Amino acid sequence: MASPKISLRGVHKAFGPKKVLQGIELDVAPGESMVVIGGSGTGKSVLLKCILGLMRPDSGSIKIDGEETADLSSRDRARVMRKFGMLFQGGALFDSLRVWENVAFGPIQSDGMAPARAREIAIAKLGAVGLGPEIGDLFPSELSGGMQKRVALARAIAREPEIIFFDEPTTGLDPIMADVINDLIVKCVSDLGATAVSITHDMASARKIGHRIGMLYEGKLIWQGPVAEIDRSGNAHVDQFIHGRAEGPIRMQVRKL
Ligand SMILES: Nc1ncnc2c1ncn2[C@@H]1O[C@H](COP(=O)(O)OP(=O)(O)OP(=O)(O)O)[C@@H](O)[C@H]1O
Repeated sequence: MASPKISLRGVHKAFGPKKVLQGIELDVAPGESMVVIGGSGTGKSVLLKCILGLMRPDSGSIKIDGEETADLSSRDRARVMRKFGMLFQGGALFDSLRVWENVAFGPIQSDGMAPARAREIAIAKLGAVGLGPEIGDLFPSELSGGMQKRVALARAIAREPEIIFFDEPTTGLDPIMADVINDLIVKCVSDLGATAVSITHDMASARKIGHRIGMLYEGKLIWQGPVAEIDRSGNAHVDQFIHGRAEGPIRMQVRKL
C-alpha cells in the first residue's frame, strides 16, 4: 500500500475494568473508504473518537499522514483536525441556526471566512447533496430526516476535508433514503478524493460505501478485507454478523455476559 493516510498499531482503550479496544491494527490508504462493522457496544464509536483525537487511547500508535497524534500539542492537534470532516450520528445540526449557517459553521468559526463567502460555499455544498438554495434559509426542524442527513453531509464536506468520518450515516432512514445517502456519500468522497472511515451496522450501507470492511469483535479487528470478499471471509463471526443470524459464535459471547 502507498503510505497510509491513517495507521493504527496496538491501540488499546479500557474504561476501568472494561477493555473496549484490545490491540487495533488498521491501515487506511489515501482515497480509500474503510467501513468498520460490529455489534452494539463493541467499541466502534470509541475507535472513531480515538482516531479523531476526542479520546486518548491507553496505549498504541495512531498516525495521520505518518504523524503520531498521541502526544500532540493542542496547536498541532488543531492542525491535524483541520484535515477531518465528520458526519455525526443523527446529524447533530444546530436547531437554532438556519441550514446554510449550519453548513457554513466550520468555514466561519474555524477558518474565519467572511459570512457572505461562507454562504456561497454553503449553497454550493447543498447543491452537491441535491438541495436547492431555498433550503438554506430553513431551520433543521423544518426538514425531513433524509434532508437533515443531506445537510449534515454538506456540512461534513464544507471545508473540503482530506479525511471524512461517517458515524452510522443511515441510521433512522428508510431503505430508499438510506440508499440515496449512500450514493451521495460515495459521490462526495470521490469528488473530494477524500479518505473515508465509516462505522455502521447497516450491511447494505457498508457494501455500498466501503472499499474495504473491517469487523470489530472483542476489541480487535478480527477480519479485514475488500468488500467483494466479505461473503467468503471464512470467518464464522463475520458470517453470522452479515447475515444477521441469532445463532452462532457471537451469541455464545452474549450468553456469557
Ligand atoms: N466515556 C466512556 N466511559 C465509560 N465507558 C464508555 C465510554 N464510552 C464508551 N464506553 C463503553 O465502551 C463500550 C463501547 O462503546 P461504543 O459506543 O464504542 O460502542 P459501539 O460499537 O459504537 O456501539 P453502538 O453500535 O451501539 O453505537 C460500551 O460498553 C460503552 O459503555
